[in-house]
Amino acid sequence: MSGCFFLDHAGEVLLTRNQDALSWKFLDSSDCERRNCLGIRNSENLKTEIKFSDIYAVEFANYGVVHSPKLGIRHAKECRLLKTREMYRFTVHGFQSSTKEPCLWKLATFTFGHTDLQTCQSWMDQLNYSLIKEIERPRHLLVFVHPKSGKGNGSKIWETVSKIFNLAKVNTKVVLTERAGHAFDVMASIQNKELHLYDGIIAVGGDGFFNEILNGYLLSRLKVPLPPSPSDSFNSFQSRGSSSVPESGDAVHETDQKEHFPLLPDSNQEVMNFRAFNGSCEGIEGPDHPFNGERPRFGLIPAGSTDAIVICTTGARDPITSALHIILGRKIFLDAMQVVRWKTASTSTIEPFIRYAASFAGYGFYGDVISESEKYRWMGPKRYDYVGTKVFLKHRSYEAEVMFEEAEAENAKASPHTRSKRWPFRNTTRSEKIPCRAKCSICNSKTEDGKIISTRPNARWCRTRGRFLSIGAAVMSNRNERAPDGLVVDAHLSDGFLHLILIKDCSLPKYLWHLTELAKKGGEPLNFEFVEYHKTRAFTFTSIGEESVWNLDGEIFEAHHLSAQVLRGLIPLFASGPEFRFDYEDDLKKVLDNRPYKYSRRMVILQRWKPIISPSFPSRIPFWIILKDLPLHYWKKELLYSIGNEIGDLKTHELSAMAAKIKVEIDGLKPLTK
Ligand SMILES: Nc1ncnc2c1ncn2[C@@H]1O[C@H](COP(=O)(O)OP(=O)(O)OP(=O)(O)O)[C@@H](O)[C@H]1O
Repeated sequence: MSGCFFLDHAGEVLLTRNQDALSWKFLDSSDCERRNCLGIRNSENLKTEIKFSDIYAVEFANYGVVHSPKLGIRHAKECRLLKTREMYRFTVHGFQSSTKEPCLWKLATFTFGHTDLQTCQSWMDQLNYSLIKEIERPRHLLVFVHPKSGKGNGSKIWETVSKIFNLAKVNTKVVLTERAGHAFDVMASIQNKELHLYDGIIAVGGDGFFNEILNGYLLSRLKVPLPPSPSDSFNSFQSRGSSSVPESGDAVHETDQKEHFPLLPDSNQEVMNFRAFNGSCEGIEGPDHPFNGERPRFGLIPAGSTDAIVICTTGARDPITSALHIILGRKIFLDAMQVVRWKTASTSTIEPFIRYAASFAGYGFYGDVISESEKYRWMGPKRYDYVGTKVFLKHRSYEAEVMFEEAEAENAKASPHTRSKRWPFRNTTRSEKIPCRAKCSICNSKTEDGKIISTRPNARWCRTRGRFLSIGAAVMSNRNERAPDGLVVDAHLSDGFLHLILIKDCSLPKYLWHLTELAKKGGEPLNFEFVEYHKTRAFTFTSIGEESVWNLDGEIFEAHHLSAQVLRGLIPLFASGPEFRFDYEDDLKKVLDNRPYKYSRRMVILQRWKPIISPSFPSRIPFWIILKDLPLHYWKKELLYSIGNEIGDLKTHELSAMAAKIKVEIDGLKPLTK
C-alpha cells in the first residue's frame, strides 16, 4: 500500500505500508537535505521509516495546516515563513533512540497530510490494524505511584508519562500510596481474578518500592522449595563424619537438596516445574492460581534515589523511555533472589521468613549504609553519599560464615582465560566482563530442565569464614550513577546466578581503592586479593556477632541466619535490556573510517583463538586477524573489527560478548606473527 502525502515540516513523500513498517521517500530531491532555516539538519525528519513495533499511537489530526519548508540556506529567509497548506492529517506517534545514547528513547511524531479525508481515514484504519497485531502490548494496567520517592517527584513523573499512556489508549488504575507498605498490602490482598484483569503491574518509584510490590505479589502466591538453612547445611556436613572447619574458600560439603524441602505450611513437596522463558509455569496447585498461567508483567518507571533496576533493564534512567517500553509491550525475564531469614538475632528461635529481591542483597557496609541512611531520608538521594562516607570512615568489619553452592562449569570456564596482568593485592581470577545487553545470548540460553530453581541436587558447597567488610549478592549488575559498570559487570538479568562478592577485612586505603574502582567506568573492583567473587545459585550466611543487618533492594532486612537462592527468569518485566555500545566499538568504527581498509595477504587464519570463543559459535571458524604494518593498539582494534566482518551473521551482542572476551585475552599476548 502506498500513496503521496505531505509530511509536516518535511515535504511531499511517497508513503508505503510494508509488512512490518511504515516508510516514506521524499519526492522533491531538494528535500533530501532536510535542513531547517538555519541549515541545521532536522534529524527527526531525516528518518524515513518507523517500525510498527515502535509506533504507540496513530491519531487523526483533523483538517489543518501542514508545513512544507523551502529548503537550504539559499531559502533561509523564506524558510522562516514556511509554506503552509491546509489538508486532512493523521499523526503517527513513535520514538527515536538518541544516536549518542541508544538506550534513551525520545518521543517522535510524524504528521502526514492529504487533501482527501477518505484516504487519510483508510490509512489510519490500516495502521491501526497493524498495531492490533502487536499482541504483547498492555491494555489495562494497575499503577502504583509513590509520591515521595527519590526527590519527591513520583506524582509529577506519573503526570508527565500518563499522557503517553492516554494517547496509546492504555487504561490505568492508579493507586497513590499513602504510607510504606500500602502497595504491599494491595498486592497481597488483591484477588487473583481481579489481578487477571490487568496486563501488568507498574511501579512509579525506586527499587525499594518495586521490591515492595513484588513481595506483595509473590509472598502469598509463589510456593517453591526453600534453599537449605545454614544449620541444615552445617549439620549435614558434620553428620558425614567431619568436624573440622576448613579454611576460607575450601570445599567442605556436599549437600542433597532433597533434605531441605519447603517449610512453607502448605507448599508442595515436589520441585515445581517452572518454565523460565515463556512465562507459563507448571506444577502449581489451584486453577485460579496466577502461576498456573501467564504471570502478570511488571513495569518500573524510575522516580527513586538509585533506580538500578531501571538502568540495568532499559539502559537509561528516564521515565519516558520506561513508559515506552511498557506501552510497546517489550518483555524480558528477570531472575529473582529468594531470601529466607531463619533467625533475626543470635538468641531468636528458628522461624523462616521469606522475602524476594530483584537486584541486590548486601551485608556489612551495605547494611550499615541502608540502616544509617533511614535517619537522613529528608536529604533525598544525597543521603547515600553522605552516609556512605560516614560508614566507610568507621571501617567496621563483621565476623560471619558463608556457604555457597559451587557452580562448577562456570568457575572452570572463568579460568585461565580470565587471568589478568598481575597487580599488587590483586586476585588471580576476575570476572569475564561480558555485560548483559538486549537479546542477550547468556540470558536466553535455556537451562536443560527449564526450571526456575536451578540448584543442583548433588552440587558441591564451599564454606568461607572470617571477618568481612561487606558481603554482597547481586542478581543483576546493579549499574547506577555511582557505579557505572555496576557492582558486578558479569551479572546478567536472567543468567540463573547470584554473584557473590565477599570483601574480606583489609586496610582502609585498600578498601578505598576497591571502592574507587567500583566508581569508575572500566574499573576492576573485583580484582583484589581481599575480594572473593563467586557465581552461585544458592548461599547461606551466619553472623558470628550479635547485630546483623542486610540491605535488600535498598530496604533494611535484619537477619542473623539467612539463606538465599536464585529463581531463574521469575519476573516478567516490560523492558528489552540495555542497548548500549562499548567504547571500543566507536574506536573501531573510527579506525575503519579513517584509513583505507583492504583485506589482503595481511590476514591470517587464527585457529588458536577457538578456545576463547563462546561455545555458541565454535563451528564458524575461521576468524581473521590483520597483523602486519600496524602498531599494537591498532591491530587489537582491527582484530575485533575483522572478526565482526567475517561473521557477518552474528548479532551485535554476540559479537560484543566475544570481542570482550578476546579483549581480555589480548592484554596478555604478544603480537602474533604469521
Ligand atoms: N506514600 C509513602 N510514604 C512513605 N513511604 C512510602 C510511601 N509509599 C511507599 N513508601 C515506602 O518508601 C520506600 C522507598 O521507596 P522508593 O524505593 O520509591 O524510594 P527511594 O528509597 O528514594 O529510592 P531507591 O529505592 O531507588 O533508593 C518503599 O520501600 C516504600 O515502602
